[in-house]
Amino acid sequence: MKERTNTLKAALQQGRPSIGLWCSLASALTTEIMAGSGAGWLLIDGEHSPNDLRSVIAQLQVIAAFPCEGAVRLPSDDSVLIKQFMDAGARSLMIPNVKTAEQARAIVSAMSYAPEGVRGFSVGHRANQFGRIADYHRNARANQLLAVQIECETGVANAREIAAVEGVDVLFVGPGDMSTNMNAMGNPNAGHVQQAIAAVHEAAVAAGKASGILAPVKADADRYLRDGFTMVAVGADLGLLARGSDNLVASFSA
Ligand SMILES: O=C(O)C(=O)C[C@H](O)[C@@H](O)CO
Repeated sequence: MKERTNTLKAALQQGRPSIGLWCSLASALTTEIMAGSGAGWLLIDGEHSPNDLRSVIAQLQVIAAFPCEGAVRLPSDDSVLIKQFMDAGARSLMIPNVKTAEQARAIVSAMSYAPEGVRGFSVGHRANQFGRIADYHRNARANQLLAVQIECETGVANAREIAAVEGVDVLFVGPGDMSTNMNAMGNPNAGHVQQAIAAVHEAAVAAGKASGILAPVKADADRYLRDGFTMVAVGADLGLLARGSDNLVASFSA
């Protein structure tokens, strides 16, 4: 058996944009609904959502039925979590709040087997189809994707060094944390925040890497895509369901 090609990584390496959706409901059912949307990738959020290993596995399983890459955001850069979630089949990782190149190198090391890194070895797990993918351990890095989140001014200042780290594929802006950390909570379109976001994109491009962002407002997403961001999440299950139900009920109110 061969590992399925990471089509998200292939698209980003070729400079092609890929539209994604955020999955925050920790539900295999709602994630399965989102996977059928035609999105190129889904982000299973383990930072701000009640996801755990089992709920992430269930969501990766349903996504596998679609031409869509399941990316997983871990709650931190903890190497033990990276090992556990990668063994569970999470091969496209998003790590929040990355501030330095040293931190990025440690994350890449945690994703890599020796001699390149320190990922713990297990002969069989969901990631290698329980031992059925021949040479998984030797070839695993080829299909892995690492999106590091730049979410504060320190990360912006170090963005070029972070982007240059081998193994980092995407600089992904967290607009909510970025604006909050820049004293513009709830306003990622503030001028100084937009300058910081542009600097992150420029740092990624300078290193030949991709840039990404979550932009649930269409006008913002269109602008970022025009500006050259290629890993762009354009909505979230939580927002679609909450706002959609609110607006539907309100439409019948007297
Ligand atoms: O900082 C951000 O914005 C993100 O990283 C995305 C949010 O965490 C996501 O949960 C949507 O609110």
